[in-house]
Amino acid sequence: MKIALIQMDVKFGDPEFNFKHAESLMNQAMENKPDVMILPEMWNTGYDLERANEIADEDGKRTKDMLSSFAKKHCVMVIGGSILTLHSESEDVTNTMFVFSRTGEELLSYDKIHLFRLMDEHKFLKAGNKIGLIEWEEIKIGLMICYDLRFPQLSRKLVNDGAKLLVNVAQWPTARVDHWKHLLIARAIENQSFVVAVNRCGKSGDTDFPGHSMVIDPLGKIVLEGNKNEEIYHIDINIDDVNEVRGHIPVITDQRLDLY
Ligand SMILES: O=C(O)CCC(=O)C(=O)O
Repeated sequence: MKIALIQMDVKFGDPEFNFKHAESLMNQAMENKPDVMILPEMWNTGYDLERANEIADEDGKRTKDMLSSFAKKHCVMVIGGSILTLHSESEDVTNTMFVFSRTGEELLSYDKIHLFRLMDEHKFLKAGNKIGLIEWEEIKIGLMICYDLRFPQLSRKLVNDGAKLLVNVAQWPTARVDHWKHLLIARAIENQSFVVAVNRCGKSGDTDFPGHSMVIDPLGKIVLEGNKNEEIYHIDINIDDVNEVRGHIPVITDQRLDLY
C-alpha cells in the first residue's frame, strides 16, 4: 500500500489560497503513483474559528467536488484531512474529514468527536457522534483527527472493529511535539497496528507547527519521520505485517472484554 503524506502549510482564513495550494500538492504527490494520499487537519481555513460561519465550506460541497474528481481522475484514494464545514440546514459547523475511493465514491464523512478546548473548538464547533472506520480493498482503516489521538479508547475501539491501519490528521503544535511522537508510537504498539499521521507545518499567529508527520509500524518502530518543512512523504507499507505481529503476541485476542 503506497501512501503519500501531504505535510502542507496552511494559510490562516484563506480558503481560496488553500484550495489551490492543496490541489497543486496533490498533483505533485501523484508523481509517485500512490494508492492513497492524506492531507492534514483543517487545511481549508486553519483555526480561523471566529470567522467559521463565513469561511467554512457549505455542506463540504467545494471540498467534496474537488477531492472526488481528483480521486477518480487519478485512480487514488483520498483521505481528505479535515475541513471546516458549515451544515446549511442546522447551521452547525464541524471539523470534518471526507474520504473518497479510487472511483471518486464518498467512503466517509467523519466529524471530529473530541473537540479541543484549548483552542476553543467547543465554543465554535459541534462534535460528531460517530467514529470513523472504512474498509478499502479489504483493509480496515480507522480515522482520527488530531486531539482524538489522546483517547486510547477510540483507537482500541477502531482496532476491535477490525482496523489494521490507524490514520491521524492534525494541526499539532510544536509546543507539544513530544506528546505527538510518543502518543503515536504508543497507539501503534498497544494496538499492534500501523499508524500514519499527517501534521501541518508552518506558523499561524504565535503558533508554530512542527510538521513531523510520521509512520509507525505495528511493533512501534518509526519508519518515517518528517522534518518541519512543507514536503510530501512517500511510504510503502505491507499491511500483512500486522497479522505477523498480532500472531506473535496476541494482545488483541487476549483482551478481557468481559472485565473492562
Ligand atoms: O492535543 C493536543 O495537544 C493538540 C490537539 C490539537 O491541536 C487539535 O486537536 O487540533
